[in-house]
Amino acid sequence: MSGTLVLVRHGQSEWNLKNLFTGWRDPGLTEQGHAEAKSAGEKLKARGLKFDIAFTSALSRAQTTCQHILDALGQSDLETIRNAALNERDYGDLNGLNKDDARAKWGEEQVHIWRRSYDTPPPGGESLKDTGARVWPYYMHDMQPHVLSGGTVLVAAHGNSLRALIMALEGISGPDIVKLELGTGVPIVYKLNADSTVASKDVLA
Ligand SMILES: O=C(O)[C@H](O)COP(=O)(O)O
Repeated sequence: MSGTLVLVRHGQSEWNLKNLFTGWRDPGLTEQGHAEAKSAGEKLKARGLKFDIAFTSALSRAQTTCQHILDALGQSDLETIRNAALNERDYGDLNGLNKDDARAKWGEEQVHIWRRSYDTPPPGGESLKDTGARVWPYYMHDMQPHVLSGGTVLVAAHGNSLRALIMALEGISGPDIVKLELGTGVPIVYKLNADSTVASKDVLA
């Protein structure tokens, strides 16, 4: 057994609440989103977890979530690395559009393919595969070494950057990744084996 990797999607954002495609846009958390992030921190505290390092994206909803978690753990000043490699997928031309309006315009099935498929990008944006092409090397080079040396690592990021990471961690196929949905502010605690495979997974819903 080696270390622990905790993945958390940010709490509810202003644009999640308004049902808008967000991508690389940078809205803040709603009141509910702040509460979800604080509650994620309390759940991790109840598990007795302490982090050695934290990673988050270049977007404020993930950074604020990360800070709430560290504050709850009494680790407000922990080294925290911000990197755009962990940003949400770029939703391209869909950024800022209402998700129901998009379904009315392009059809339920097409919009679902853009949101959940592995390799079909939304117009002008990134597919999950494209997102993985920046998330996976960043994980391998910057995050995984901390876990494999026995560390406990927090990653506060986004629905699709984390879906891409989970796909690689768990060896999920392109067809199967369509079904994976991540709740806002729900920590997923992985223990990794020394060979980097997953030893255990706990979803703190
Ligand atoms: O960027 C967004 O709109 C959301 O954070 C994630 O959207 P999705 O549920 O369509 O992947």
